[in-house]
Amino acid sequence: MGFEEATPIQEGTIRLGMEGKDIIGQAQTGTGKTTAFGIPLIEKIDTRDGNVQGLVIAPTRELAIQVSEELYRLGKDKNVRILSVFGGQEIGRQIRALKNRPQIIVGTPGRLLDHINRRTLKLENVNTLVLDEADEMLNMGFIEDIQSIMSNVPEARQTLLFSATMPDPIRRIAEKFMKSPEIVKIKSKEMTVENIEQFFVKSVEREKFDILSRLLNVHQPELAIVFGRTKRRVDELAHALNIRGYLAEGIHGDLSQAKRMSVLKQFKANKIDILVATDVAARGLDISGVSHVYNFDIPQDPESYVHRIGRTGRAGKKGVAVTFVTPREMGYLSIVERTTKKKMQALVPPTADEAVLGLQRVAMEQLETMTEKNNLGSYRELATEMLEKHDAVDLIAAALKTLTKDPEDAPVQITEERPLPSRGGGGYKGKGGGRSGGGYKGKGGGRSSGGGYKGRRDSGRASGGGRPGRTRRHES
Ligand SMILES: Nc1ncnc2c1ncn2[C@@H]1O[C@H](COP(=O)(O)OP(=O)(O)OP(=O)(O)O)[C@@H](O)[C@H]1O
Ligand SMILES: [Mg+2]
Repeated sequence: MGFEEATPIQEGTIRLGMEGKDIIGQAQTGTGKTTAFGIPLIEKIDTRDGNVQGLVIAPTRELAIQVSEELYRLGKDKNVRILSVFGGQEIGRQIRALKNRPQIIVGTPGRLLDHINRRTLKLENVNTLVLDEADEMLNMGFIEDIQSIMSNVPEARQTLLFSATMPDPIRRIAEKFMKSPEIVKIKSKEMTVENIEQFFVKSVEREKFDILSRLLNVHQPELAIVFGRTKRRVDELAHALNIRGYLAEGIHGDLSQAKRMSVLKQFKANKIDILVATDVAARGLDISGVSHVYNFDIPQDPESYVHRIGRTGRAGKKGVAVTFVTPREMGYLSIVERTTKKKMQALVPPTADEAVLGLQRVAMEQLETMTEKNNLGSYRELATEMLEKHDAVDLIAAALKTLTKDPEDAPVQITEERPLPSRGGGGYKGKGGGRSGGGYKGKGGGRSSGGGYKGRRDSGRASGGGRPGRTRRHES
């Protein structure tokens, strides 16, 4: 797979895993935990045996697919048969695939239970059980499902639990399901990865979106993920970003599975530059090229923060994370910082002029690339003609101005989100209120953001596609 050396979590757990020990493995995001449990799991499979021997449970469909793909790569030479099963996909197709005697199943809890109940999935020969994102799987939303699934797996199994976060109360629950587990926690000063520069922006609700647009113009991310608190939020943000000329798409649990998969595929193929997501994309997803993560809404739990920003800065790469905080939510910021043991730097939002500078730089690069390509044909004759009448600097400035798209005055609609319930101190309290938490569901008053910085309407021409590796903008 091109890996040159084991990462610390791989070094710390692979041998123990092959000895058959139960393990709780905790290491920062993007440090190769999948391979850390994948190798012992694959090594134990008896390829002459057609029964299901390994079971991996993951919290989201996209993660289940990704993990099964990585296991496939690990087990390819050994010819291990791996199948992923998850909701939203036609069950008949999965039932047929289950008849092909897969040896490892990777699935989401709901669909696994469905197959168990239909007796299309038999787990009595499973000897290795893995919970990826273990703390999430043992949290309130999933615990009952996990317990039911576990009751179908033999007691004499090996259990492997991995995550970047493992709050103590959850670890204590985990230990009940395990046999004297080895706890392998990769020591680091901070819970988050050092390569991620972490910022926060203090802003009132209605100014967040304009600040986000300006940050995108200044940062020019290769690929970015914008996290929003609710599904409605994600829809509105994706729509608003498109109005402002970005190539953005939303992903959340209300979309069809086909749509979720196609959005993710487009993002991976760089056909869209910005993925707007709820926490459904927070855990485990490994997408190369994600240079920036923006928390448009500060997450409710510190753990969610760790996983969200961990979508960048993976496998040693650099990343930037920016978290928006409204004045009333500042208490959450300190809770996050206390958990991660890392202070975020205050980021002064760029002014409209600074943001335009970013766009101007993009225009300049476009002009330079075009010049270097050197296939300007008849445009050169026109240029010569124009140079006879005008100053060269004026002409280039005019060309740059035409290319610079600044649709900041395009009105957008972002419903205000109620701030998280005020919370000044206290440490981790678990997901007391269940998964929806402070998520605001009512009507927000429908105020729109934007509209602030009027009077610079460029003709908005020249979509041009931008340069590869930069956030492109399309014509709105
Ligand atoms: N030994 C290695 N050397 C280099 N790259 C590696 C190594 N092991 C894994 N990787 C790569 O690092 C990336 C991150 O791995 P992985 O997704 O397993 O991280 P993770 O620790 O599970 O992160 P998360 O907590 O976000 O789930 C993947 O692209 C993987 O292929
Ligand atoms: Mg992972």
